[in-house]
Amino acid sequence: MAVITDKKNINVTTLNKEEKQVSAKSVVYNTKDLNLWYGDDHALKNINLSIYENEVTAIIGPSGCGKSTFIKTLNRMVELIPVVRISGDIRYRESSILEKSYKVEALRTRVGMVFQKPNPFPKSIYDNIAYGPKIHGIKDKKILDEIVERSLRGAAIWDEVKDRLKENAYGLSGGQQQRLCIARCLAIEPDVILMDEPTSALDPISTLKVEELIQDLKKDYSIIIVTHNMQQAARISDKTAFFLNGEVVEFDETDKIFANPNDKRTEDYITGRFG
Ligand SMILES: Nc1ncnc2c1ncn2[C@@H]1O[C@H](COP(=O)(O)OP(=O)(O)OP(=O)(O)O)[C@@H](O)[C@H]1O
Repeated sequence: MAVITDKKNINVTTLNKEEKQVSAKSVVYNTKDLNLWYGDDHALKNINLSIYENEVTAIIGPSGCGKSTFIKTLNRMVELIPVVRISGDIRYRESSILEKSYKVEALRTRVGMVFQKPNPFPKSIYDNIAYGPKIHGIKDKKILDEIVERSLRGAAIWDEVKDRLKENAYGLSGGQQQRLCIARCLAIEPDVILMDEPTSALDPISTLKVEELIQDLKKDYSIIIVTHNMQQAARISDKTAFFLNGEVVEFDETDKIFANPNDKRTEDYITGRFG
């Protein structure tokens, strides 16, 4: 970075190319003093995190530290649990999504979610993908065909299923079903994709395919992934947040977290000393 003086004799800062790329990234989500309780159980404690556009953000930490709870607050799914109480603020693209007036349906069309276990509908491969767009009022068969093909291509599964679109999705392998679920997510053209341990039920080859897909998807989407797999976080994410007992211990560039963490607890976790 260089500091130069402009015509009015005011110091202005010029950014080098790499800094410009960083500064140009928009914040998609910003949480401020986010707290969540399940009854008396304080599951999230003062979470202050920013999630950036076109990045993969990994959430890591030992079992029960609040990873899934955190990502389920981002689409307000966690509220479906009656005992949940939340305080603080979550901003999604400038809107405070915890406000009563915020339309959660609108959020769900912008934020897709992929779960640990692939959960296709008991329908044909085609109908799995067309389902969301149809609910949003698209009836034209030609447009639906286009969406189905584009989404399946986007999830790198088109070539494997293009000749069996009418077959039941349950006939696909686990890894194919997971990519189908990612395609189903893409069909609604989301802005953000939340992934809760999306490869933990998959074999190593399917895991690799999904990891490659995630890397590819970040060109167009912002991805937040919960993972127990440290190598996976190191391989595919740009930023990593380390959660412990409902708190964020450290949040930084993934390279920094894995090579030179600031906090001893992060180091102990990533080197396998606990968790
Ligand atoms: N539906 C629920 N009702 C009550 N408590 C819950 C519920 N879901 C989670 N919790 C509690 O909240 C805390 C955080 O759980 P959460 O599932 O978010 O952790 P996690 O880090 O995702 O764990 P894991 O890695 O095992 O999936 C835990 O103490 C858990 O028992």
